[in-house]
Amino acid sequence: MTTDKKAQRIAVFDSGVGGLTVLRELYRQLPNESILYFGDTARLPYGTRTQSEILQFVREIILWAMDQDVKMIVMACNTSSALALETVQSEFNVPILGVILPGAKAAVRKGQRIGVIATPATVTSNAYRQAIEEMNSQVQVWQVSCPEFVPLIEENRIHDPYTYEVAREYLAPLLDQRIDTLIYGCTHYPHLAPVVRSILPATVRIVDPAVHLVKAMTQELELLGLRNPYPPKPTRFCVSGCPQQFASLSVQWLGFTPTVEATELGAIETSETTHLSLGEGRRGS
Ligand SMILES: N[C@H](CCC(=O)O)C(=O)O
Repeated sequence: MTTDKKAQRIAVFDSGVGGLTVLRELYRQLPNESILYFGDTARLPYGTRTQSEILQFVREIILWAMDQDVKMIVMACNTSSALALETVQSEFNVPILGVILPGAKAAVRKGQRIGVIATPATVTSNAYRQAIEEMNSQVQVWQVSCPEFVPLIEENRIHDPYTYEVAREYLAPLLDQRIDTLIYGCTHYPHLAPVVRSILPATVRIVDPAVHLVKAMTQELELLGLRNPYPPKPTRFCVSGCPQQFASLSVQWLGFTPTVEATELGAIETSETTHLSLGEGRRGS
């Protein structure tokens, strides 16, 4: 165990390579922090899962991450943030941050007619709509669910003509509404920036919530006195699926080939009481 809490890693997790868009921002804005990245690649996509499945996965990941000696947990995943953040924040004694609120805040500062592209689960949750409307009831919000995007990105088909076709279809209803701002409501989607940008008029502003999540993390670390003053340790990459596949897909965004560990999460039982007692058990450790 690390004795100085400030030097501990920050756990960042997603279903797959989406969280790398948050990691990229972390490297830019918080270069001193040491990161533990987890991709739940054996169980992606998350966006077509039920709330109870997401909650179970998120609890398993948090329990595992807490055993790895981390000082903060970041959901680099909109689906998890929309469906599980509030619940796990009340269950675990570790700072846990999600991506929705920082993204919604940034969009409200920029636009009046906001489009959100997201996974089916995030759209159904209405998390962005609610967050935006609570901040400013005058702002109009349109959400489009994009179930094909995550599989296309994870299959490395970003520049496939089919991906452009699908993107044009998903963005058409938002263009019809003359949106002035678009939120990437899934951390995978900034990987599609060249595609999305080529379809949207230049006047439409794009909000990448990752940028604002990392700003919120910086504030939280300051507040808790947990900024790392030491040189960072190399990022540890862990996945539940195939490490080689994750490594070869990620290199285009990371600029280096990561060493990736295969990780098995301890499955936890599904009854509510079991979850809570497991969470409580780790709290004091
Ligand atoms: N990147 C995640 C998960 C996408 C998925 O696995 O469907 C999100 O922001 O929602």
